[in-house]
Amino acid sequence: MNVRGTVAGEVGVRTVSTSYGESDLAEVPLRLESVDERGDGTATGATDRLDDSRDDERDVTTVTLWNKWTESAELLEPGMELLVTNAAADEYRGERRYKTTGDSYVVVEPSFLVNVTAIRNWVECPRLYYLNKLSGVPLNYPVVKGTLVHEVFGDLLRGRDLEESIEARIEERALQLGLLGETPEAAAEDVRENAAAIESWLEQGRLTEDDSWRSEQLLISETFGIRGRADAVRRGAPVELKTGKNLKKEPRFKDKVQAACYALLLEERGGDVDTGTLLYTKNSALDRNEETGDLTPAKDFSMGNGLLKFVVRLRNEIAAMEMAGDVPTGYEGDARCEYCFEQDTCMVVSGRLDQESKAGQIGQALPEEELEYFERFYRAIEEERREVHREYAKLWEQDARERADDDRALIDLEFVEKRPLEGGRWELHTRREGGVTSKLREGDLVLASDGHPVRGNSELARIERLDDEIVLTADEPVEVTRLDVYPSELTTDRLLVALHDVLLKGDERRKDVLFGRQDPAFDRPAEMFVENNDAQDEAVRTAVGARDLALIHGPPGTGKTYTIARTVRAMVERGERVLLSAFTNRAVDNALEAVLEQLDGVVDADRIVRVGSKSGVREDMEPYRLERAGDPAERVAELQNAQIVAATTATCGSRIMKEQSFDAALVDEAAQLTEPGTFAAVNLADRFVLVGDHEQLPPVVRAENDLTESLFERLVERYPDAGVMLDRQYRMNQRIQAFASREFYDGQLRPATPDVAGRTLEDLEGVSREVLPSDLRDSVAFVDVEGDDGRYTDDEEAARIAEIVRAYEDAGLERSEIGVIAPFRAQVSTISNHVPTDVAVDTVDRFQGSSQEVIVVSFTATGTLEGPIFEDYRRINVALTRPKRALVLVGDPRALESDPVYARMLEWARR
Ligand SMILES: Nc1ncnc2c1ncn2[C@@H]1O[C@H](COP(=O)(O)OP(=O)(O)OP(=O)(O)O)[C@@H](O)[C@H]1O
Repeated sequence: MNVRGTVAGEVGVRTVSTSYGESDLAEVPLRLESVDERGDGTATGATDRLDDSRDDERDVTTVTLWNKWTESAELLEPGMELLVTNAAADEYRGERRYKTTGDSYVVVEPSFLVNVTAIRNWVECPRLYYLNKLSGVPLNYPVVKGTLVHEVFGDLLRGRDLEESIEARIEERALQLGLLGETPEAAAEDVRENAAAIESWLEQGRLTEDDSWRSEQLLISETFGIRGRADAVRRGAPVELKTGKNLKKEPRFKDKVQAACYALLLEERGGDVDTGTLLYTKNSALDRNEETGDLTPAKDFSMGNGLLKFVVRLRNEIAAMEMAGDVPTGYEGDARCEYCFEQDTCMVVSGRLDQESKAGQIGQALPEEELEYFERFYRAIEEERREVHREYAKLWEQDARERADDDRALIDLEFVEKRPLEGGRWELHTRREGGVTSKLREGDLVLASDGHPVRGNSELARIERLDDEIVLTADEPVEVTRLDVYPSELTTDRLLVALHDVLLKGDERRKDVLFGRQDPAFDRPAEMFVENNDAQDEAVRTAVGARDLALIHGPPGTGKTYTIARTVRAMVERGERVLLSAFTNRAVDNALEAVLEQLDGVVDADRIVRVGSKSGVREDMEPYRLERAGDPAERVAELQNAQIVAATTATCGSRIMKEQSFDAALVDEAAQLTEPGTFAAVNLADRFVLVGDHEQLPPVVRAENDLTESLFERLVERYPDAGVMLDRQYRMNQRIQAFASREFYDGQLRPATPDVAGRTLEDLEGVSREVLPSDLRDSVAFVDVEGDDGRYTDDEEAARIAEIVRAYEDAGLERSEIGVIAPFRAQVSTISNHVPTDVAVDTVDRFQGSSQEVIVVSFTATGTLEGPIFEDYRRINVALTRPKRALVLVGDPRALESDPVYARMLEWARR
């Protein structure tokens, strides 16, 4: 049976004498959560929860872990989750207890999914694992070559011709190769050398037997808490490719560990894996006269239980360390520092961050405040990572219906067809019922499965088209009936690298300013940049003249984008190279569009480059998008010659962008970025300008910690003189803007011109206000709806909103000019069912940065306000500042009046 629960107290480890001699045991007090009687070593079915009582009311029993599992027991702290598979039960003084058996696995924090490569790094040296996490994988030729060889391997397995595959894969990586100064010919030769061993080995297999292969496969184990992508699976057993040489008979230990992880993952899917294969691509008979040793590329080994258990214990060490937020020292394993390629880096990092390490320290530690900052943010980022892991756990903890209701999955799809693509990949078509919503968007990577994302046949796929018919591309032809959000750790990984880079590689003066040791300096030019708007003009002068940084605070509609574009032009005219960045692709494209308008004729179009994926970049910006495929020299020239490079902050953390440097970085939507998220862009430039509004949406993070405050906000408070607030808005009429101005901007926000102030619906062609019902004629209206008792939905409000939308349509407005904002996704769906599809209905988050002629807000609260409806007031600020000419608030006044801000809002709306 499988026993699972929470550690409820201190764990004692001792040695006892048994009939087999001395044995170690650990007694773990465990608050039981579930006991799965059917437990067969895997968690293929949902386990029975013992009961629904609260954590602290459940029974505590003792689970005894025997022998080597005591090593995992020593990692346990009260509060940690523990799973014991194949446990045996016995009665002791009337109490039911559990213990490990010879077939048991003990898994610490099973919902924390440890990556297979992390386990491989860890067995080499725990410190190496940590260093890799901190500094990321750099752009270097061995890494790129290794990736190419793996891709070609996958292609060969899918039946592609070798030469065709090499040519295609090298062409796809032109930009990376170009940055590394490699020619396609030289790269092809290197890949060919490695691929020859693969091909001849595959040939042998084909001659002797009918192999069943599967190329690269994403595997997740909910029992062992491991995930990874196996290079290949052959007759149910893992095959790992290594682009290196190994002349010993046996595979290297760390390679075996890696294959053993995949064996565990495959066993969970019902396999019985007794061998693993390592394929060393540099072992080839051609070298026979130079080398002695075992030259066969493929080395099989038998997958003993001892190894599998050892691997789980390693995995437990990582999970426990991550949960505790500890930093490994290298003493955990038997690392031999003197042979390690990373010894110098390791010593520098330990020295600078004042960490204990087996390799020792060199250099002086960072100042106290920087060390404190590093620790605080390291912890915060790791907390965020754990939240991502919790998202993974939901893949199996929630059932299909719950995930669909949570917008995390599209289920019950109808598989239509699979079409083979060039290179052995697949295009998969599946259908959903009209109107079903989810968080999934075109361009997203998703888990596409034939029923279950972890237990079924499932693949990572990309959404190419998302209509009622959904089109995906994937490596394998899965008969897709379900799509799940893929919780990516990429963002978290990049935050950590950005944190590392700013502190350990950052410019000293920059750090002096960031840590308050020196004030930012300015050489503001006397020149006038914007004639009709003083604040914008000052903002441009401040940005252009900033020696370190400048902050532009732009409330809604105040011309942030315009100011950014004007600043970029001024910088470019001074001969500077500029990075244009923002949190979302949409904002990057908006800013780029404005820059293009400003720069008409100032810079050649081919010196402006947009870096991003095809699905992320807006269609009209496609001509500027940097193609990654093609000829390395050409591709790299396009990037290097560009005077303006536009990319999201996430892309700024990519290996390609990290190789670039700029005179200045302009970051839009900066108030929505975490501090390390901002550094990803800012690290690439000598000076930076942050543009945003901390009275609108805060950073999007899962955990509640230091990541929720943006660098923009912190710096605005720290250096008010480095900031300029744009105070004239070009969007809302006087009546609409009044409340937001007073409540959120100290009454400083004003309409930019009399035209803006006096905007009405009647200015729009064919619109007549007279046709509207009297309660909607004012440009701000409140519609009183008692509503129903739903917590997250309100049918009555939805029905009333449908009537309101119809009234505006009757008055002559286009549907596309009307937007509806609701606080919860559930209410968004409810309203969507009532109004025509071309009316935009969404949550505030999706509306930030856009505007509409008419906005209707649904408050979805009846009687009392249990919590602030829009979570925090910044959200309501965004909602109220989207419309240009008409705003309708729909809700129950008694609920709204119970909160002072909403009460004032009500008073204003009813006036
Ligand atoms: N100095 C100016 N003179 C004339 N029009 C301007 C000026 N600045 C901005 N505008 C106009 O005001 C409108 C809003 O400007 P912009 O899109 O730059 O605002 P924003 O602050 O980026 O908006 P958001 O709050 O949605 O991010 C645009 O139509 C723009 O052309």
